[in-house]
Amino acid sequence: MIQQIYPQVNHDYQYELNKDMHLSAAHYVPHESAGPCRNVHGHTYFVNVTIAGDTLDESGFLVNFKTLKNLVHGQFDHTILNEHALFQSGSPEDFPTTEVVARKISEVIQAELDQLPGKPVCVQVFVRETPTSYVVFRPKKVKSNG
Ligand SMILES: Nc1nc2c(c(=O)[nH]1)N=C([C@H](O)[C@H](O)COP(=O)(O)OP(=O)(O)OP(=O)(O)O)CN2
Ligand SMILES: [Zn+2]
Repeated sequence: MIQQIYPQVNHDYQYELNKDMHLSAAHYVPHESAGPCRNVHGHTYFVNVTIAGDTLDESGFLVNFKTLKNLVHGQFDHTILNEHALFQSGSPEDFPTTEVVARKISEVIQAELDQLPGKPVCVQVFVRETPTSYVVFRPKKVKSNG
């Protein structure tokens, strides 16, 4: 069981859910400035995603916890992150650093949430790469046209 205190995120939604996951994956950072991280190596990543919204679905869910696990653990566990299309553009914005992994997870989840009638939002993704290193990604709020 994963037990950790995560940073809080401010929002005005009534419901907030959090899902913890862990996954084993290999990666490398494809730039000479990354030092030893240029070499393929592995981590057990600990991920926490925070979803918020005001409207529950017919099951009483904001979003099914299992949907979140499938999107993250199901896609990345026991893989080489660099081999995913998400991380292959060659731009530093798409290198599989902790920062980018957190942002990509947020984007993948939000794309799924956008299909749900209640339109929940992913407000925070926490990714711990090592016992001493983690990143928190919070998407900027999308401005509405109304
Ligand atoms: N801003 C970032 N810096 C580093 C990243 C990253 O993704 N974003 N990644 C790495 C390496 O991939 C490495 O896996 C993690 O580095 P580090 O925290 O230095 O790992 P250590 O276990 O050696 O940490 P210590 O606290 O020194 O034991 C590097 N930097
Ligand atoms: Zn690493």
